[in-house]
Amino acid sequence: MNLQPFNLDEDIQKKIDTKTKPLGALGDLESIAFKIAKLQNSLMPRLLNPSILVFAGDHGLAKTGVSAFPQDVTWQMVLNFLNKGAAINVFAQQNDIELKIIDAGVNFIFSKENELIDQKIGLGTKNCLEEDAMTEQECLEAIEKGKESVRLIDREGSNVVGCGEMGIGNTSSASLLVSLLCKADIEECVGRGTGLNDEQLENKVKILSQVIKRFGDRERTPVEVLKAVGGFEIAQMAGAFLEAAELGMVILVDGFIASSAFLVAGMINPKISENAVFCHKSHEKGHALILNHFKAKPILDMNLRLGEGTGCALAYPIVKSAVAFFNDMASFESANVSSGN
Ligand SMILES: Cc1cc2ncn([C@H]3O[C@H](COP(=O)(O)O)[C@@H](O)[C@H]3O)c2cc1C
Ligand SMILES: O=C(O)c1cccnc1
Repeated sequence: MNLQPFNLDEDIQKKIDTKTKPLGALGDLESIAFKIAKLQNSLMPRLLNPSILVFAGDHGLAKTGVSAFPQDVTWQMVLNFLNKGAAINVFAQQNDIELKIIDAGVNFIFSKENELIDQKIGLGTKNCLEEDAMTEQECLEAIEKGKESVRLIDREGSNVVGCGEMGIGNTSSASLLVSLLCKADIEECVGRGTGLNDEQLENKVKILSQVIKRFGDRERTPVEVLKAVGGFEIAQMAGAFLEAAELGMVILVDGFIASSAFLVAGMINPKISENAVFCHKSHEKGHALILNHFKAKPILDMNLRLGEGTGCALAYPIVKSAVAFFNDMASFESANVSSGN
């Protein structure tokens, strides 16, 4: 009889180290496999019905010229998602990932005859240059609706979830969140978003600096910061991350915007990083600060700057490979291969 005490961490590491390969030779795949096995408390972890939730919402700040595109692109892209024409549709389909499109607060009334999930909080946020983007009630409702959407896919048997977004102006919201939550200079957090030229970028920095000035130095909770400068889609993503962690799901974290929502969620419950796989490093400047906060090393670094959850869909096959080697590769013993010293 084996009376050895069960130590999951040791058993997972032993399983990785006794595969037919030099020690550590599968690099970062090994740490991803370790993380998922530990999260699922299993030596045979499973990835089931992966889903990506794309949350769309509009931003009052968009009217100040912080984006290279007009606000109408948000609703137009929602229709594009529903017609399966966007980048995320293509990559999700390619990798057998279920996609759900959610109206978190787009400034448009959609017809009901489509697969859009209606979680609308309002017709876009307020302009945070003048007042808080949301009321406290709207912010809490958005977090709760984000949680509900994860409970839905949990009921459908999914244990892996990524979040994507669409919202003209939302790199500004994300930059403000990072600046305020990580206490970083706003200039360190601002990038070109959809492709601003030098002059437009200068204007964006100027506007966002004014928003920061409006703030003063008072300490704020993560929810207070979210309410002041966030977006409905960002708040719903934050809720989705919190619930996904609560349900023990693997969380795929996308680029700058999704990571800013993850930052809010991680400041509410730091334990959620145990569930997270950071999928890619965005080209957008402020993302490095978030990755640094979580000491995260993302899977891909491909200068992507799109959002929509595209980084999650692209990195998912690598996550699958991590679980596949852990479950299916032979050990030195089972394959009769001589191990090194
Ligand atoms: C056609 C189009 C498709 C997109 N898909 C994602 N985004 C991305 O760009 C937006 C953020 O950048 P900014 O803050 O500069 O507006 C978000 O909607 C984001 O998801 C898109 C942007 C455009 C124009
Ligand atoms: O990394 C992102 O999420 C991103 C970057 C630029 C524009 N939209 C999204």
